Amino acid sequence: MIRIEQLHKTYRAGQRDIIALRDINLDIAQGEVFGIIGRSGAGKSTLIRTLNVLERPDSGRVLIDGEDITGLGHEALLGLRQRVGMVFQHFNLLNAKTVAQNIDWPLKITGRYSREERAARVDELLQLVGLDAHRDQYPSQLSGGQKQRVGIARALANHPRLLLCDEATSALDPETTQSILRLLLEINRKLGLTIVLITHEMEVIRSICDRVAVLDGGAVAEQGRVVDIFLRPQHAVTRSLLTQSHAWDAGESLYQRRPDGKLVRLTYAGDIAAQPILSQLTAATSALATIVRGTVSRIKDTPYGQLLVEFSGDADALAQVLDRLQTSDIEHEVLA
Ligand SMILES: Nc1ncnc2c1ncn2[C@@H]1O[C@H](COP(=O)(O)OP(=O)(O)OP(=O)(O)O)[C@@H](O)[C@H]1O
Repeated sequence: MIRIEQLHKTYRAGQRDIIALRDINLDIAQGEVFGIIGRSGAGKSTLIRTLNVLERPDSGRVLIDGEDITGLGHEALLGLRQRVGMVFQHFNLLNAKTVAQNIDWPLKITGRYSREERAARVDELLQLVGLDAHRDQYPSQLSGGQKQRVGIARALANHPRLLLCDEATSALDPETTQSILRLLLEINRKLGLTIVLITHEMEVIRSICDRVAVLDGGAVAEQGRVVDIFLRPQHAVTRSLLTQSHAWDAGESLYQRRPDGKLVRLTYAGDIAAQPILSQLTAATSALATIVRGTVSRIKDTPYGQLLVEFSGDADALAQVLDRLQTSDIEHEVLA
């Protein structure tokens, strides 16, 4: 659905050139939730803003459904912005208008719908985002999560094919973040809408994205399925983002190493996450398994586990455990 080809963008700041995007190449499929993550200044905002031409690149192309949008003129841009909705970190609501009027606004400015058609669409959207009871309130009377629901409803008003989310949950507390992420996922599934989001939080990527691109210094450090990037990060910047979110275990811990122990990292995903893997590994040997650290969770719909385990025992028992690991579906790395 979206193809980004060799995108470059440089800003001029006084005498200095700041390269914001370097040779970005990405393909985003219809109906997927695609995440772009990176540290502050990595180029996330610049990249997402090129997808609705709030920012024009110096070179390269952005194709949406085969159409190059980078050179679109004023009229064509207005059409594009109806097909591409955007949700903002600080909501950008009109404070002097009610919830219903905020959602109505993008419908009104197209001049395409009758008053009745607009009212029906506003009702539909209020229901979709769960704000029926708040239709006549003003933004100042709403919580952050409710404001973002208005922002989402407004972005969906003109039936866009693509929804861009610019740090949509960064201003919200963790519980509200989860409820907004659930809403985005529901919209993605119900409407088949493609969602591209930028974030600096791995939790957001883990909860709802199918694929992710990690940006570093304006370039794509790595990209792929979230489950692969999470469990087998290749780039230092990805590891550091994962460590900050406590989702990836760097291996430091308080544990006291046993002289006959081997420290092993186990990674597994899918149905195996519900199985007694440690018991199975040590069954019928005299080896003991001590969990040093671990995570058992989900990446979107995929259950996974990542455990740091010390196996201890005599040489025979340890060899048997490692043998069993070799023939299992568990990835393992002997760390010490
Ligand atoms: N209008 C501008 N003029 C000059 N430099 C800019 C401008 N906008 C962004 N930059 C610079 O371009 C680089 C990328 O910025 P961008 O805002 O895209 O990064 P980001 O990953 O979204 O960061 P953050 O998470 O802090 O919002 C940064 O070095 C930034 O300082």
